[in-house]
Amino acid sequence: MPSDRQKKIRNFSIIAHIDHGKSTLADRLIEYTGLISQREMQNQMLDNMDLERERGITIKLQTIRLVYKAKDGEEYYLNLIDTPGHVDFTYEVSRSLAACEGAVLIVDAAQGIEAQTLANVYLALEQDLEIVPVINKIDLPSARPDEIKAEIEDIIGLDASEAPLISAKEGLNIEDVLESIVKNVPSPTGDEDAPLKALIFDSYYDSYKGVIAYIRVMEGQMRKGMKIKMMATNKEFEVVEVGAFSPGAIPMEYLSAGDVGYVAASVKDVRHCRVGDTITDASRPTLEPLPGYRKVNPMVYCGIYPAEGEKYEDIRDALEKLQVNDAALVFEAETSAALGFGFRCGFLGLLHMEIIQERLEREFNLDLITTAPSVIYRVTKTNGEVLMIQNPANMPVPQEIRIMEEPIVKTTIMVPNTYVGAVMELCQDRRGEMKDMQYIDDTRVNLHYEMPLNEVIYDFFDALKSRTKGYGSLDYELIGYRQSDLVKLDILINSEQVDALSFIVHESKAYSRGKSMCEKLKDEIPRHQFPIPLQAAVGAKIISRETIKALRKDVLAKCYGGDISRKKKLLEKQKEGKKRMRQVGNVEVPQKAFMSVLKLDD
Ligand SMILES: Nc1nc2c(ncn2[C@@H]2O[C@H](COP(=O)(O)OP(=O)(O)OP(=O)(O)O)[C@@H](O)[C@H]2O)c(=O)[nH]1
Repeated sequence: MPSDRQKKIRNFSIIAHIDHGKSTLADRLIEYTGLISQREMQNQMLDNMDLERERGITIKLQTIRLVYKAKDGEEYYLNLIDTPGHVDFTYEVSRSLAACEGAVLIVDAAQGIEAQTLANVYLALEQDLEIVPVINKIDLPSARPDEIKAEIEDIIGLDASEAPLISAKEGLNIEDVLESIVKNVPSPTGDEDAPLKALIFDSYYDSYKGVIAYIRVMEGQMRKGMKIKMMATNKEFEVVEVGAFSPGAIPMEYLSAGDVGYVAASVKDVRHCRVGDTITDASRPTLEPLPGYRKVNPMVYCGIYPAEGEKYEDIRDALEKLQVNDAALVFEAETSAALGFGFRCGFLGLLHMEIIQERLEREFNLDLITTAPSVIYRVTKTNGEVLMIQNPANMPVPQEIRIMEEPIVKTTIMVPNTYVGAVMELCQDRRGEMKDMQYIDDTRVNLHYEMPLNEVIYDFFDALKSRTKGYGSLDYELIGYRQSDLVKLDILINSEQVDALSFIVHESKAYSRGKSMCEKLKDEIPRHQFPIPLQAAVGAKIISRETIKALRKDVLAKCYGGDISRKKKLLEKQKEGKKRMRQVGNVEVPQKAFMSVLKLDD
């Protein structure tokens, strides 16, 4: 039973398909409960990373405490824990849900239920959360609230008869959402006098205070000054500060069972404060830690190298910091003949990879070169040895390979039926095998395909969106490995093989991929004083070739007779340019050539 104090608390997340209005609703809730005025409010408080704002998606979770005076006259503390909405981040959604008792499910009144709506609902049900449906965007002329209500009832099996009909954008009926949370989300329970048991569900690194952990206290109390122990690492720390975000950090004396907030304990080494770990009282420890999260395994790997060699340690430092609150990010040192010292990093998917790259570049000011993304292949050698290959450079020579297998995912694709043909064509092109097709209603279809992961990770999601005018939605999960005709494609520049550009592809695509990489390199590498052959090869066989013609590049030619300072400037510029080059044999390859040939979409 909840205590009187706990009766006033509601811990909830908002779940939705991407773009259905989660951040907009969060903003309206913040505004309505009067935390900040509209003018003060930077658009979309909760998505506070620059990158998120630019891409318009939520990546890292944030939490915020709202104080709401309900119609019953009581004041409630509503702890809103944000969740990301993209298919790559299912894992983080389940993390934040573990800190809640309920979830507000937003469904777009025009779009209806989509693949990620369902995926998120399943995650919430797995955690036994109470789901509170809300229908958003009723201001749109194409809104069909009654049909969407029926859809929620038919497809998810939730009673939606009393679901608030809102427009988050226009601030319509926001109070109904708050009332529905107070009424339907259960209060937290948990013995406030028991030994401390708190779940770390997120964290970040603050250069003054060290690691700041976002916690949900399950039992007992977390007090300023007390000695705490991290149960996974057995490390002990003294609590310097506890509090809640509202929206800025508000220090408090203690957090008690049922509360959501933060703790700072001068943890300088990020590895001592892992997301998913349980914090307990060092002098009166609890016996059992809380169940951690479902372990996630990275599915996509790539090499990350400093553009300037000496920045290697900086990258390690930055990756370690990002890893504190991103358990899905893994990395280890590796070396490349073309790129020098760097790291092989593992990610959940391509978006996750891009986001980490951008964060390294922007937040840590690093200049990077990344190699082609790869999934993990399973190779059985003729001598019986089994290898898991995540770096194409480590692939054995063809004569030593008995079986090559690749990861296969089960995809769920939801589309309006007018686009079924286009989507089927796309899936076939990506070596998909159709398993099942269900009509959800008269207008929408659910397609199930089994597809090689390496066909899904690159640009499948973008291709799906463009073929369905944005209406198609996607979810996928790994189902296992399957034998496949895969080959390693090598790129040779002036007869030198460039390890950073090697690729594993399906045999049927080797030719077209090799050809397009050679063509792109031809555009990117400047002419030298000698001709440069560019070749794509599978084993010893050359499958495509381009040549960059020889040219003498004389930058001073343009300024005959001219002023000396201008000449100097040009020479300086050329020197600058040289720094951004990589030496492959006697050819200088611009850094950006590595990036652009790896972009497959165009
Ligand atoms: N017409 C209309 N548009 C809305 C409404 N709510 C949100 N939008 C718009 O829908 C788009 C997506 O809204 P967001 O709040 O960013 O969506 P989200 O679900 O948070 O997306 P992620 O953070 O990427 O998961 C934005 O362009 C909003 O302006 C609404 O009630 N009516």
